Amino acid sequence: MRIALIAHDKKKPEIIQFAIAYKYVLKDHQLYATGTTGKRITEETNLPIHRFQSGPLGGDQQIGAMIANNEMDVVIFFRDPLTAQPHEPDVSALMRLCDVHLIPLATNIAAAEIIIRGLERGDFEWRKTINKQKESDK
Ligand SMILES: O=C(CO)COP(=O)(O)O
Repeated sequence: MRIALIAHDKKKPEIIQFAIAYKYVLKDHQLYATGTTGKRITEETNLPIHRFQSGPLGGDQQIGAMIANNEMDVVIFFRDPLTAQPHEPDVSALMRLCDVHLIPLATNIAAAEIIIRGLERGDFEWRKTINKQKESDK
């Protein structure tokens, strides 16, 4: 599965803890992240991560483009609901695209744990069927 990892600044310690705790699951997947989140997670875990721009510079939109192209299977996005973000429209657009394309989206650690355990059990195999279907429709 292709997984996007994103966290706003105040949530970065949480996503790092999450990545350390679930490294044993994440290592078997293709990982993508916005700039600073990806850098911090790689530094702490050594997981290989494809890094996009930092969020405020367009990283959320780059991940959104992957979703629109059916190139992303899961989004884990630890949002900070208590701090205004200069790129709030990009954040909303990314979450909207997850809903448009039925991409599982966790916006906090409680939901992310459910998703990651589902990944571990193979609950997301339905994504592979959809991906195959979409490829053959092209
Ligand atoms: O702002 C972000 C998501 O909206 C995250 O960007 P960084 O990972 O570059 O901090």
